[in-house]
Parts: sequence; C-alpha cells; structure tokens
Amino acid sequence: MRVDVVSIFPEYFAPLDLSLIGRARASGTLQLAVHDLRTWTHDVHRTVDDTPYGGGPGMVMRPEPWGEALEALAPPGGNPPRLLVPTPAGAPFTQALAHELAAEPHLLFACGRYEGIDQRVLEHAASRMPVTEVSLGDYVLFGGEVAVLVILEAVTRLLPGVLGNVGSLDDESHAHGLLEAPMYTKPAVWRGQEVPTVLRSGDHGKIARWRRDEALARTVARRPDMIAALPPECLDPRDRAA
Ligand SMILES: OB(O)c1ccc2cc[nH]c2c1
Repeated sequence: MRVDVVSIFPEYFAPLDLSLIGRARASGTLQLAVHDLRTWTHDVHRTVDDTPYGGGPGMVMRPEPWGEALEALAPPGGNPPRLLVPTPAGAPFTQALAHELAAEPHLLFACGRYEGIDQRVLEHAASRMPVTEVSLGDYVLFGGEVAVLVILEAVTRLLPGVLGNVGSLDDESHAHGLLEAPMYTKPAVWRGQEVPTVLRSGDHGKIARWRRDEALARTVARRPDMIAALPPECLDPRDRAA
C-alpha cells in the first residue's frame, strides 16, 4: 500500500518510523511519504491560509497550494488514490472503514489546520478521486495530523504480515460487533485477585462461551449502541432470552 500525507507539520509523522509501522515501511508492505504543503506555495512567506469569507474567527487554508499538492500526488490520468480528509464534520472512523481502507492500493491524506481547508479543494478533488471526510469522534483537535496517525495505525495493522500473530485480529474489540472480553495472564492470583477459574480449566468450549458472554455483557454495559446494530443472528438464542 502506498500512502501520501500532506501537512504543514510533517514532523508530526516522525513516530511512523517506529515499531510495527516502521517495520511495515522497511519491509515494503507500506510505502509512506510525508509532504510539506508549503512545497506548493510560491510567495516569500509561503502562505497557506487567509481570512474566511463571510467573516468569523480564525483562518482558512487557501485552495491554491492544496490544488497543486493534490495534482502533484494524484496526477490526472493516473489511477487515482482515495483522498482522506480528517475533519470534525466527517463521517465516523470505524473498524469497518479501517478494513475498507486497508484494501485500497493508494491513500492520500490531507491534514487541515486552522478552521479547515477551503471546501472547493475537496469538491474539485471529488471530480477526480474518491474523497472521504472522516472524524475520529465528537471532539475537536488542533488539526488533522493526530487523526491521520490514528487512522494509519488502525489500517496498517490490518495489512498482511504486519501483525505477527494474525489471530490477534479475530476476537479484538469491534471484530464481530462486540467489545473484547477481559484478558488475564500469570500469576493466577495477584494481590488477592484470582483469574476466573474457567480460563484455567482447559475446557476450550467453556472458555469460548465465557469470553462471548463477557464480551456481550461489556458491550451492553458500555456500548448499547453496538448491541442495537448487531444482526439478530449474532445473538445466540440463549442470549435473546437474557
Ligand atoms: O478533530 B479533528 O479530527 C480535526 C481535523 C482537521 C482539523 C483542521 C482544523 N481542526 C481540525 C480538527
């Protein structure tokens, strides 16, 4: 997978040289390039923002540098990337979207700052490539960079060969519409607290059932919205009686 990121703070992405993402880059699974938006400015002050039409606080990112940047990184006529634009006004970023993005050959991330990017940039880009405005949640950051780091980690870990233990993806939170069950390791008793006996029984059927019940109970308690979204067939008949 090829990933291009455009930002006025490229140094935000230094952490992408570390750990599993760093290894994915070294192995060639992930080809990542970070670009400074100011590369596509032509004035002595390398200006990327201006005052908003209609008034209001703050500044808006000018369309010209963005237009040139997106044309340089997604040249007309080539196979277009999918453009991802983090914004508080975007669609929710979910594990399902992470899986969708992990199947894309080329992702292009546009990191907004200030009050955001002139909307015409996204509208013009949409005439040439798929554009997804995406939000991490109902809160507001200083800009898109942190959101891109989160999205890139969620997507990269789904790429073949990145996670050493592929099984880790099977029962993690959101893998099957539920939160994951609690996990334990040695010692069997720690500060007077004992690991649930069933997990030390060796009965894999009972263990699987316990984990399923715990996952369901956690999800009901913490994320009832996820329960409402579960397809009926996901709920065991015994659970329906609950
Ligand atoms: O919260 B966010 O995901 C986010 C994304 C982009 C911009 C641009 C200016 N503030 C932003 C916030």
